[in-house]
Amino acid sequence: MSFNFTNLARLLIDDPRVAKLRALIVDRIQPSFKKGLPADIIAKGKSILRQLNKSQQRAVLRTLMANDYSLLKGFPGTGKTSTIVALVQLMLALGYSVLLTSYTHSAVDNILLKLKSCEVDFLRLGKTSRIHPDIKEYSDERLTSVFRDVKSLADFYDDKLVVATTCLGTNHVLFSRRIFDFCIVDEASQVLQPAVLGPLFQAHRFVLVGDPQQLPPLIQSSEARDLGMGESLFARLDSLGATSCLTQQYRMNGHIMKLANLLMYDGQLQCANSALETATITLPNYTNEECTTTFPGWIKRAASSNLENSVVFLDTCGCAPEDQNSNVSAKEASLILVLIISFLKAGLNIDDIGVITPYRDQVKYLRNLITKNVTNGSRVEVNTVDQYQGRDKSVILYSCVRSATSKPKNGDILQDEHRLNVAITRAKYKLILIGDISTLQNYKPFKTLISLFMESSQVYTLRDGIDGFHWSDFNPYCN
Ligand SMILES: Nc1ncnc2c1ncn2[C@@H]1O[C@H](COP(=O)(O)OP(=O)(O)OP(=O)(O)O)[C@@H](O)[C@H]1O
Repeated sequence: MSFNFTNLARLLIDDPRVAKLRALIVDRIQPSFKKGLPADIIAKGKSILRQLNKSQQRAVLRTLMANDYSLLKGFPGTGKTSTIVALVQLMLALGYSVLLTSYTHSAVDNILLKLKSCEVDFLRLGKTSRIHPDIKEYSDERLTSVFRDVKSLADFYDDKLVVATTCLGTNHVLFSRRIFDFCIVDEASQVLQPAVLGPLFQAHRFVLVGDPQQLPPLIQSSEARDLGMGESLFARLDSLGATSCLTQQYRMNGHIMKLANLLMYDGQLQCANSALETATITLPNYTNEECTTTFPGWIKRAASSNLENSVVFLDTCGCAPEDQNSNVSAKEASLILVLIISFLKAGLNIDDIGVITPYRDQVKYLRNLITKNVTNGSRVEVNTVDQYQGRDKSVILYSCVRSATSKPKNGDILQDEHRLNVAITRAKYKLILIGDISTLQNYKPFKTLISLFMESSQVYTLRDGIDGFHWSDFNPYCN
């Protein structure tokens, strides 16, 4: 909190660089861009730019032409991370110093892992214990332990062209002596405005990377939310003049992408190639006798690798009533367990399965259930949407939990279309939602989504005695 207050106070300082920042972000003066590209950008960046698609190339070049700032909006799976990596390489080739930041440690390290594989040198600030094991060798705590005098320490901090840390990590002593040519902020649509100021004070130009349609800053206080605290600087500065947009995605097949387009992207999200459009999961044992004879009809349909079954809604039809005050659904959890066991039997790799649920209590319950009943079950990643941002799995199973409540609870997480958007866009080839449709239709984002499932006949009702489904089969897994 004191970091945020300090940043707000710094924004009032009487200094030309801070005055410019104030004009850009408080008065929202439009950013300006150089008219042409310096010839050396193309010459020096040819091999780097070749790895990018056209819109990524345009975004990178526009960032380099910015006099003040630019925004890079990347829909899910459109290669924001890959674009940032290319941008850093190009900035280095042009001799610029770069401050690379993000909201979370994992997002910072995600980029650094890729930079490391491209043999780019950098310095990672922050507690070594919070840093990814493969990045620890770049940690300043480790690297500076050998210095015995102030001069060598100062030289070391001054020399590194790429310095990386979280937004909150920009209170490090290094920042009292350095201003970078560029600052890149990843996950910028998730950062509180006062927190994002920290890195921005430390650079002449900045680029914010994010997607305001994914997770916004997390605000606990409803009063603060109502007063606008949830607006990120990315959302505040997003404009046609400032923003480059990445719309070609490399993650989801066409059916899953269609859901995201309906819910959030208004048809703008596109598959990067036709192979991706029709990609499905591979289940090598699905047609073996062990599966064909033991899988009841409802599992055969839900787990099928047919393209048209890429998105499936399993409607519990109000038969899984739960305590209205609880955020756990034992019945949905047992359905998920049975689906996981079936996918594994059909030959899916355990690391390709992900489970998402909006509620932490359900995460805990599911982890316990899966670890107890599946060999190596701890390898099935079960998490809330927030923990899944930035990553994907071939198959995503989503447990909605709420059931038997006729009216949506005020402020219920299920009303949050951004969270639902992130959840569905984690799936590459198969997405199974499990929930009670009559309850979920009371939540606006679900209502929109369910209409598409219905339109494509991908809602399967789970009723006792139909399609080999019996609730009693799940009793052993429900306490
Ligand atoms: N130009 C490209 N050509 C081929 N593959 C690409 C290209 N750009 C990105 N990819 C691939 O697309 C996938 C998604 O990229 P990345 O993780 O950078 O997306 P993202 O925008 O950060 O996703 P999210 O918003 O969900 O965090 C990766 O497997 C990456 O290798």
